[in-house]
Amino acid sequence: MKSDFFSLYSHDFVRVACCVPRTRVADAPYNLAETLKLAAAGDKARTAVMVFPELGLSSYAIEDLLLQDALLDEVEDSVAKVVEASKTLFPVLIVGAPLRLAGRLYNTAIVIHRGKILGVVPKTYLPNYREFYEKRHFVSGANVIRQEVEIAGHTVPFGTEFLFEAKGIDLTFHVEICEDIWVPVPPSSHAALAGAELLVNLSASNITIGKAEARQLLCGSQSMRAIAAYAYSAAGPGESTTDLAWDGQAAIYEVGDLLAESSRFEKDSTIVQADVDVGRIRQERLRNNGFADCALQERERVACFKRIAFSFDAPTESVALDRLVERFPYVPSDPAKLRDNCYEAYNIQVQGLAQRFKSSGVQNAVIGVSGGLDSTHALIVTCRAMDMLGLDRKNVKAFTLPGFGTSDKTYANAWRLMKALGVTADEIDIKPAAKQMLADIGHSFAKGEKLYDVTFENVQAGLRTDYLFRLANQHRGLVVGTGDLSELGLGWCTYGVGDHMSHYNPNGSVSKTLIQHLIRFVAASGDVDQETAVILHDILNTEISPELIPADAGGVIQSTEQFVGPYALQDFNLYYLTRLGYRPSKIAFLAWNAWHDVERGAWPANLPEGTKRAFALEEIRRWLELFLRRFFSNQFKRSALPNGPKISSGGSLSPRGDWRAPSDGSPDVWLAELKESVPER
Ligand SMILES: Nc1ncnc2c1ncn2[C@@H]1O[C@H](COP(=O)(O)OP(=O)(O)OC[C@H]2O[C@@H]([n+]3cccc(C(=O)O)c3)[C@H](O)[C@@H]2O)[C@@H](O)[C@H]1O
Ligand SMILES: Nc1ncnc2c1ncn2[C@@H]1O[C@H](COP(=O)(O)OP(=O)(O)OP(=O)(O)O)[C@@H](O)[C@H]1O
Ligand SMILES: NC(=O)CC[C@H](N)C(=O)O
Repeated sequence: MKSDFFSLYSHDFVRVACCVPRTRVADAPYNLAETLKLAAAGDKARTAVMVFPELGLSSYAIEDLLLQDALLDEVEDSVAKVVEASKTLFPVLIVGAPLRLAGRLYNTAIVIHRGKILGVVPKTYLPNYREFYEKRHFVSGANVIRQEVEIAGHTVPFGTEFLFEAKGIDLTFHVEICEDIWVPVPPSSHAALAGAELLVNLSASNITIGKAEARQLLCGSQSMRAIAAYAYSAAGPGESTTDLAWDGQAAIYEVGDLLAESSRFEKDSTIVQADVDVGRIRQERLRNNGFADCALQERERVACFKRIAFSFDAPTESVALDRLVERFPYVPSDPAKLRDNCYEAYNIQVQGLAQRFKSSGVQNAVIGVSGGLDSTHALIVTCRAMDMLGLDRKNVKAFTLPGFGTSDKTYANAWRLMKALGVTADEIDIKPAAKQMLADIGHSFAKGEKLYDVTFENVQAGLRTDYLFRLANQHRGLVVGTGDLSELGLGWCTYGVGDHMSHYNPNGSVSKTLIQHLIRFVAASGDVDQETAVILHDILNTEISPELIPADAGGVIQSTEQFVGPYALQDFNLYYLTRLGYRPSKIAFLAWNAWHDVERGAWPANLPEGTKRAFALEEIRRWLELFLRRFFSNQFKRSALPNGPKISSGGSLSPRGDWRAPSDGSPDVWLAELKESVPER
């Protein structure tokens, strides 16, 4: 095993903290003590980077006291003490202080690690409007006249264009100060283009009504636009309230997602911490060519950045991930978000299919209805598309096509559903044709043997498709596909002359884990009547099965999940492999965090109780291995997909869309990484 599998630092995560110490107005020793108290807590938590507020060592709102030698001497002394204390501390400490440098007063951030000052960064944009008058006291960082300065006995780099590069945990960060994020082009924008992954902001921002939201907007959008993490820490309790008030907002964002936020208006010192996925930032930047093109446009500014490299040893002990990983990447646990996603997905599907009917001039649909989840949902979407186009639902020619494995329950549900939806319903028994084909090709089943092999299965899936396409010719219709994203990921479909093919597939970008929620959403939406809703709920309670093999003597049916693995895990694997390109060990690490404890984290609404279960690492590893094998060997099926709309981020396997790959690739590199880096239990 290369590194500790269970530690976040082995998987491109970095723990970041934003601190809001309680301060006292111009009381440097007190502020130092609070700073060191928080630094000790961060050390214990094995935090890599700790961000403190702007001018935290002196406090911010002290007006002309900023120009007092007694205070400035004491602040310098405090900086020296932080540097001394840092010798035995794990984190990089970034503290704010007013410093007299090169004969001027700067509003600075001092980056300290293991007894050294790595650099001093002055604030560039000094607000001098409304309640702010920083130009009365400070000089802008744009006005740096020396690249190196003396501070607390150290000669250190001084400037605004630094990238701090932690070797050992592999993290590059940039530092800016408060107002720097409030301008149209923040210094951190160029820093990100130059390679900074974490952007930190030391702030002192007085609170007024609505301002917390403004800061969220600024930090969140900067993290999104710069494809970075943004760590923001603003001054809080103890700042002078002579004319202003201070709420101590601190927040950490990652590519637009809020990871952690302080509860504001606390009376004591607080820390918010988050484990930032730096690997995600790197992956997103690899994909987004606009990011690199923008760096080219801005090359003059980007080229100004200097790298300050320092060694940073990852902790030797295991540091557990302190971040909730959603169990279902395609199904948010937040009910409101899930509802929104279902609304979007359903409407994208309907809109996609309706447009295809319109543009092709075809007014009829042909669909095979099995009574399972996928064809049920595809049928509903088709009906809705007809409604939208003002066409009669009778234009939907729905066929149930029972074969050797069709159960009474799904057969009955297929009929109930077709009737309830008011489509043209019909039935063709495929068994005689299947028997004929099996006899023609000399299959043992035709001789009375119970040989239920792939040929036996695919003869049925193939004949169904054959019937549907010929019916489409006959009825001048389009064959509506039903296969979902998860099946395409696993290659769990019959190629070509099989359920793999259709004229248009509205389900191709919907994962199996989402489709059940979509059906629930439709059942509750008012788009269907009460009778249909009852049928839909019955279909939701059916085990997922291709029903290509007859039930055994004990009535046990062919279970898809026993064969290809739980869709819960396989959708997880699919998302992280295709959307973010993570190595198998990281996928397993995330899956273990999401799934090993049934009590941890929220579950999506409406999951049947019995389905809430945990997975041990051993199972996660086993199913991931199978996933990788199937995913690679079945690319040829994805290289030849019918059309259908992309629905979610990370939700397209179309060769014309979000996943383009060779059909003859080998999974060996991935399997070797899995074997080498994921413990067996
Ligand atoms: N790289 C490559 N490039 C081009 N062709 C390649 C290939 N690798 C294999 N092949 C060919 O493809 C064949 C395998 O593909 P294919 O004929 O599809 O057959 P196959 O993938 O072996 O079987 C389909 C599986 O999907 C399951 N299924 C079918 C239908 C519906 C559902 C459901 O639950 O929804 C599930 C079914 O139970 C069966 O296990 C190989 O025999 C080989 O001839
Ligand atoms: N008995 C059947 N009658 C009509 N069509 C069928 C039948 N069995 C399968 N099909 C067609 O083949 C497709 C794939 O079959 P499969 O049984 O795997 O999917 P499903 O039943 O729709 O959903 P699930 O995969 O959740 O069971 C179906 O979506 C359907 O279009
Ligand atoms: N300290 C600062 O730079 C504060 C200015 C900033 N616009 C704010 O209100 O938060």
